[in-house]
Amino acid sequence: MWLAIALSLLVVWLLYKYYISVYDLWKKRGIPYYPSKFPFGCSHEILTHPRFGAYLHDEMYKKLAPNPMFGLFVMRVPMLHVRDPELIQLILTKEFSHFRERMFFKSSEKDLLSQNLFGLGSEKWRALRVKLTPTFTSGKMKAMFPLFVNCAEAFDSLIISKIGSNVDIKDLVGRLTTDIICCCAFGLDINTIQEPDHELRRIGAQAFQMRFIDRVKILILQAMPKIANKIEARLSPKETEDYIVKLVEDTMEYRKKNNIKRNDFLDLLIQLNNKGTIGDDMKDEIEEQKCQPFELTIGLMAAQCFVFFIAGFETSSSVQSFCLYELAVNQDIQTRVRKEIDEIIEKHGGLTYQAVHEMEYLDMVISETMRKYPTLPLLMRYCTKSITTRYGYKIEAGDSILIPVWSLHHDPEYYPDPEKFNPERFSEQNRESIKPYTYLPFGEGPRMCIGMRFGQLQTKVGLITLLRKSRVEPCAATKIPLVLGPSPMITAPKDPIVLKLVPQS
Ligand code: HEM
Repeated sequence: MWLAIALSLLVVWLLYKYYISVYDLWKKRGIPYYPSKFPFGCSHEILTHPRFGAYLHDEMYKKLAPNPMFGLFVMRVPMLHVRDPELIQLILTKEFSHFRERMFFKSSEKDLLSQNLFGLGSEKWRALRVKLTPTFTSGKMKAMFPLFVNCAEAFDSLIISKIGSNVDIKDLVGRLTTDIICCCAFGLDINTIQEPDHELRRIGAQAFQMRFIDRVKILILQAMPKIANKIEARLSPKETEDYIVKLVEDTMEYRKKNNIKRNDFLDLLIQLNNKGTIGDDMKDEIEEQKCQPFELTIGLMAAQCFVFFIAGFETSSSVQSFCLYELAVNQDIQTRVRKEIDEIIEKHGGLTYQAVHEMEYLDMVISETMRKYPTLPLLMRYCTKSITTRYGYKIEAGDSILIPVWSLHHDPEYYPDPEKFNPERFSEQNRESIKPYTYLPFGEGPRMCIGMRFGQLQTKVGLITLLRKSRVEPCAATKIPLVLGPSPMITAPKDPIVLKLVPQS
């Protein structure tokens, strides 16, 4: 028996030694690093998430300043935290060909919805990105604008019915956002303004809620991608996948049968699907990236629809909610923005595309909201071709990179008095002095947000509609100061933001 115990202990000790054997990697490579402890690496917080995830990275950002980059471990997975704006520019833009991928782990191909533009590896990503980009040109946005206005008119009556009450502001603006994205991207009139319990709203709300089990899954995917593929770890529930695939199939079938053309995102996907393969007309790109043309299956189409819905819904409604919170606690800014909205709408005789573009102060207020509350607090990239930086540090193929957007946006060196909500930072004059690559609410470079114009427009339309009808004020249920929730992926409040809608005189 003693022998069995001794052997077991030896095995445990060997496993432990194997586990921690990687922790001297950064020292060996001569890169400054944040110390690691068994078994979590940089901190137990990457699994337990007791607070907003970006705070941990912000602590490391401050502790390891002024190093342009440093290494850390998430469990056993090495990562490089890059804080120098010039290095960030190199990664996101200048030397993008070394950093085409975002994910350091690959989810199972059987997890259909994870095969979307956000998560795809470089080969399929490039061909799809080129093909889908035309959906979001300013011409397309202008053509879609009447659809935005139709949804906003329905939203108007909802706001009027809520005046005098305390409302969960994200729930409120999320209904308009869901309707706009479903209508403009997929031609679906789901009307969540009147039917708030639509299945798509539940899916949208669930997509960014990370349960403990989801965090464990992601850690397994990170640490043991081969095993994860074998056990087919999935990031989205099978029921959601079935629902979205059926929705896309049914909508395509309906359009075919009734010969409907809407010139929207789904039409573009249908055209690509009819052609069969993607990328066979992109000779240069295909050669440069050595990628093969591929078939656009229903699963791949559903995955793109899913990411457009999720990315469009969550981001815009969260920017609007944070913005309305700041306007509620900064009434002078709210008065000024409303004055601009009223004057410009009067000048144009209604809510037009041109009118929205003339609202400069509204744009400054939204830019400041996205500085203080960037939807993605960290950007990720994955190095596929080694490169030596001007500091002499080598970034090697296989290195995962974290870009600390939250910390850059809250760094007093770039934004003095960073906790102050100050839209003047984004006035025409001041905007020019913002250091490049320290303001990244939509990311940067070829892999930046594809839906930026759409997101900005729906955020503006939502805010304009609400602020024209009502003033937002803090109420007894408003948590001041606002506390951020523990999500590691997105910036979200811990508790719902509750504000009072009062009549606009
Ligand atoms: C205010 C609204 C929005 C914000 C703040 C936002 C933010 C972001 C950010 C930070 C990224 C990562 C960029 C990078 O890694 O460099 C991203 C990527 C992406 N976003 Fe958005 N987004 C918004 C709206 C939208 C909308 C409306 C859509 C779709 C209709 C969308 C679709 C996507 C997609 C597909 C990607 C992945 C792009 C790629 O890898 O090629 N986003 N977004």
